[in-house]
Amino acid sequence: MGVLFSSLWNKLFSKAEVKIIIVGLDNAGKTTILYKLLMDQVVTTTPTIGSNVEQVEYKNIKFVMWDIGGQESLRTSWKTYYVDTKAVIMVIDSTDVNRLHIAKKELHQMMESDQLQNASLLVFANKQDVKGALSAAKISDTLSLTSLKDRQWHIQACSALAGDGLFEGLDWVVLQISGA
Ligand SMILES: Nc1nc2c(ncn2[C@@H]2O[C@H](COP(=O)(O)OP(=O)(O)OP(=O)(O)O)[C@@H](O)[C@H]2O)c(=O)[nH]1
Ligand SMILES: [Mg+2]
Repeated sequence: MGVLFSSLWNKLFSKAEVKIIIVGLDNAGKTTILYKLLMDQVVTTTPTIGSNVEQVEYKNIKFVMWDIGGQESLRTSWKTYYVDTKAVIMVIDSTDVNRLHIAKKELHQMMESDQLQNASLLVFANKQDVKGALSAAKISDTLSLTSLKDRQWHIQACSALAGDGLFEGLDWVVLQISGA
């Protein structure tokens, strides 16, 4: 009974950490998004080697966000970050039309991992401020998101540079977490 009560107490009142991983091809805007969410600033970035991790508190939830380097040679290491992940944020450079098929392959491969079976998927269609950027609907089609079975997913158009769409995307993650 005591254990039951304490687990209920924890569920209701403590801020458990919610782990999120941010993945996507190099240059997609992952690091820019992480620091825009954290500090409301556009920071100058260099390509991430390894990862950055930050705690972002939003709507009374303590998110631990892992921003993982997206260069080709680093992608095999993504799986070492999967354990306990509650949500995956896949960032797409909506202007990088020629590499969308690579992003698609990486995404579908990742979603097959046992460790991510219960993770929600938020896709950010980033760089919408750039003229000619593909729409979120077009990116959703190209990535075949509807073919992902038994997966809660959502695509959100955004611009990390302008700050548009980022918290709307995070709101969807919050809904998934609270509904779980
Ligand atoms: N125009 C525009 N540029 C952006 C946006 N988001 C990021 N960028 C730029 O895209 C470039 C790459 O951004 P990063 O955040 O370093 O990309 P990354 O996904 O972390 O890349 P890796 O660490 O190599 O995996 C930088 O020059 C950013 O300023 C955006 O919304 N609009
Ligand atoms: Mg980076």
